[in-house]
Amino acid sequence: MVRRPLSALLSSRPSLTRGRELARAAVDSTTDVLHPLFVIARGLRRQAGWARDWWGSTPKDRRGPALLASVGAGFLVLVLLPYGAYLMFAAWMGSAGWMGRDRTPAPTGPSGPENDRLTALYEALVPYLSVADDPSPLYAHDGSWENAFGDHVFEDGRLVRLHLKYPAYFTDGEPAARARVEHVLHAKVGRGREYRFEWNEEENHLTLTALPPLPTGIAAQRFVTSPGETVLGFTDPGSVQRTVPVQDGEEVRDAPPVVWRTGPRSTEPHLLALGHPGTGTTTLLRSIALQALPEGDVVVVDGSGTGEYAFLSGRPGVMAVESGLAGTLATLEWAAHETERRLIAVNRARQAGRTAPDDVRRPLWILVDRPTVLSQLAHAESRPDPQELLDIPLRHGRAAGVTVAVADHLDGAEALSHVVVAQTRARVLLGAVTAEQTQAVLGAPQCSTSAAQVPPGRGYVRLGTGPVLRMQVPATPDPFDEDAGDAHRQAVMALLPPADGAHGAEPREREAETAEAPGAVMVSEPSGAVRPAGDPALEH
Ligand SMILES: Nc1ncnc2c1ncn2[C@@H]1O[C@H](COP(=O)(O)OP(=O)(O)OP(=O)(O)O)[C@@H](O)[C@H]1O
Repeated sequence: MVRRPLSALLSSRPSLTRGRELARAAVDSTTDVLHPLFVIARGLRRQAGWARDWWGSTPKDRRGPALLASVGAGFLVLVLLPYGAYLMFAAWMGSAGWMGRDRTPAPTGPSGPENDRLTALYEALVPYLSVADDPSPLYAHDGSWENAFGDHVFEDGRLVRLHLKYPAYFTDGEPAARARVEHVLHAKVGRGREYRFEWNEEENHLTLTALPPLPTGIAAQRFVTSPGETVLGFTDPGSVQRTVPVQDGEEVRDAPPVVWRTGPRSTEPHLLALGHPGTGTTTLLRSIALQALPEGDVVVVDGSGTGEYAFLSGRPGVMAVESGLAGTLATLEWAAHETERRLIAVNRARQAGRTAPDDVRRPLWILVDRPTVLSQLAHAESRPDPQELLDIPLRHGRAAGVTVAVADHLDGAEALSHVVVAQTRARVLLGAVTAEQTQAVLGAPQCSTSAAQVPPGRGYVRLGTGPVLRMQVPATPDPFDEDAGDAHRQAVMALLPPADGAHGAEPREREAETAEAPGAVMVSEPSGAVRPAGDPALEH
């Protein structure tokens, strides 16, 4: 017979353990069932105690009449009311239940560790929110946080909301002073999350709120928008007026979109997206291209030359996907001529009292990724700067239905040309960024502190002079990128117009499809004639 080791015998006593668990469960459920009885018993005990106290504290000459009055009232109820005995019993038990209820006050105020955190936060703010000659400082090293902090909410031991007062002499109108306080709070409260700071300058109050992360599950899809509207991403509920139904993983839900309006009436007809490498600016341009294609023509310039737009080549509506300098110059020169041609056509139509011809009304999108790389190349080869060729589309594109979206790296932003910076009033900034970077790119302070780590596609957006909003760009990977999720790649492929030309009703599209190689550019002269780019007539 095989002997089992002692440790095995000791550890394998399931029946005993299970028996204990069963006994504990039985006791728990019995306690739950009998809980009302316990409460009534406790109430009866309290009633007896109360009666004893009353008997002891009432003068002897008043005990008899009071007793007589109570017994008389009880007798009347018994005799006069139907079911008087039952009613009296129910009232007695009810009063016993009421008296026996648990009166332990709910714990109020922060627990020990929470108190420590609030004290640490208060101490950290002292140097920023006090001055040496304040006779009664709100913030002092021997002071108490209870004077300065109001409402505070902890969740799982972490502060998620704090309302604090600050002295009137604190320079809350200075962004730098605010940023210092926000930085201290962010560091002390926890860097892993984003916080919104709401300054009430009139009443010298500051409210800090931890923001939940924006959902990252929304992939490229057909969004419910009107013509001329492009969904750049999704923001916090309540930050925008509207919601659109979206497929988020398995479920369909309403999400608050950041909608960018382009076209003749747009106040911010062109866009600039900046971010650190890998933060998702290329993905944003891909998402814009996919939304633009059903209604418009798209020209893509890929300065990084990584082929991340190759999947668009040869698709109806995609007029060019360029990554070389020569092709880019030809394409952008054509785009400048095309903008002029459209302007002339719109102008003539207006003068003649007609609507502009269809080919002029069809939106043209010029998407330029990393133009600074191509500018550098052009400079080295003493050729025209491609960014300068964006001058006409950027300045006059709005009236001509031409929209320009430029994406680049944040650290190369100083190489962007003046016209690109001046004419792009829709701005996107992606990645974990500092308050100074947000101010520089968006022209306004960010609405929340950035978490140390953010997923790709996360950032801020500002349309014209509107508010700065947090934003998550829909996942729109390069469908040829095998590292991207299969579902997201499929979603992108599903949005592409079929390459067989079923959709090619437009003459220009038909000609584009007959181009020899994918990405070959069809250029249209101001007269409206269309011919391939690379035609020496257009080259410098
Ligand atoms: N919104 C998003 N949702 C999910 N994944 C994203 C999102 N944006 C970007 N990504 C992923 O992050 C990676 C980098 O994205 P992308 O190429 O768009 O960044 P980038 O800013 O253009 O970087 P670089 O300029 O260095 O190429 C890719 O794998 C991409 O699939």
